[in-house]
Amino acid sequence: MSKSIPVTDGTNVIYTIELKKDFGDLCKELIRLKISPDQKLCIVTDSNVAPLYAKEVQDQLSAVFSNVFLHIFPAGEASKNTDTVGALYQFLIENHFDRRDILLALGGGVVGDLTGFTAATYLRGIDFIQIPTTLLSQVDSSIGGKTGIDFMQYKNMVGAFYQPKLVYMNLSVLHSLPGKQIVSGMGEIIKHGLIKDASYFEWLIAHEKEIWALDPEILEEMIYISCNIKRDVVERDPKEQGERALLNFGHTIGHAIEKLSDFSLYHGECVGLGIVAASYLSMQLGHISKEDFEKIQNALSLFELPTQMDGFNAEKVLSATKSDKKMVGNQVKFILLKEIGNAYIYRELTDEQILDGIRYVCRS
Ligand SMILES: NC(=O)c1ccc[n+]([C@@H]2O[C@H](COP(=O)([O-])OP(=O)(O)OC[C@H]3O[C@@H](n4cnc5c(N)ncnc54)[C@H](O)[C@@H]3O)[C@@H](O)[C@H]2O)c1
Ligand SMILES: O=C(O)C(=O)C[C@@H](O)[C@H](O)[C@H](O)COP(=O)(O)O
Ligand SMILES: [Zn+2]
Repeated sequence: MSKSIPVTDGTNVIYTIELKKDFGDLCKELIRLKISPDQKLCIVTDSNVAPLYAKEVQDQLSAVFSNVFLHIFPAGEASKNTDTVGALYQFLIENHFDRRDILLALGGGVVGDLTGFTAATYLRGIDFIQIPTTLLSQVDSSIGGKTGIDFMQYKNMVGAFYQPKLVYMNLSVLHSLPGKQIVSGMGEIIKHGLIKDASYFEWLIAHEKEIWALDPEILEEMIYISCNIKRDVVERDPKEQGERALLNFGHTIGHAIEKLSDFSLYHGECVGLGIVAASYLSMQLGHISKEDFEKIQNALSLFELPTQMDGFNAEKVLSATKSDKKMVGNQVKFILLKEIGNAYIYRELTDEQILDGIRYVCRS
């Protein structure tokens, strides 16, 4: 099993997404990128991933590259902040990393977003490579060059568009993921079907059992399709001037819930709740039928994503939604569905309408 997806800037390939069954081709890929044995490499990872995979990756790399460093920070969204970036800058400075040297993000979306942001800003930009190890990061966060950190608990408030030189994914690492993280990844995957590809959405429902069983062929096909959906969008609109905003379906309210949960709910779970609210509003506006709305909720439930949540005050969720960075003037930029597989940007929702959507999912 091996698949390669090129990502272009419209003309030239800027990096490839490699789907592999192990870490065995990593050095070969770095050599293909003309990274030389004397360039320093720093594997950046978190405290959960390090004991599982850091040694294997470090050993592979050390066979070819003479200076391979390892930097580990505490796992979790709470680490996606300026302190962790500062500690990484310090590590790079103390180990004399210069402009030719390279960071490798080995982990989930937190590691990828944070390492990418550090790479974008250290010495005004050094190269970095994504080695995503969660389902969510393989299908979504490692692709497209959105890097960043949270600030004052606001999601991804500080960041940069900065593209990796390579995305190398070893699909076998998904077997060590806790079930909840598979669930979280499914939030973004269902999003892909809902915004771009109705037949993919149906395929996900039809393959529920194989997905839960982590059937290697079905997993590979699913990751391949999702990567292609995301690749197509980010190629056409790398800096979110238009179409890329569709990838934010479920995030407008989802990010607000994530923040208000103090990050106790996972990103994909919050996206799932946001998808229900946005789909509810799409139904209220007469775009999707009640049957489709129920089908969306059932699909989320099939993959154990919550569709309603107790303990959230709807007004507070609205206020957090309006302080997210997706405001244009006083209007929230909302992503809604015209139909399953076809999303659009809508800026005309009133606070009352948004509250209606929030109240459907959030029960205080
Ligand atoms: N840049 C983007 O385009 C983009 C897209 C989607 C999400 N995100 C961001 O990504 C983050 C969520 O990513 P995530 O869900 O990967 O979270 P995460 O990085 O926190 O990983 C989830 C958990 O799984 C653990 N883990 C990682 N790989 C493992 C493995 N193979 N085996 C066992 N445990 C493993 C991690 O240590 C962590 O505890 C959020 O911060 C979100 O905002 C960014
Ligand atoms: O790549 C994108 O664009 C996305 O919106 C993908 C989202 O899944 C992701 O969570 C992203 O980080 C959200 O971006 P933000 O700009 O709303 O913070
Ligand atoms: Zn997301």
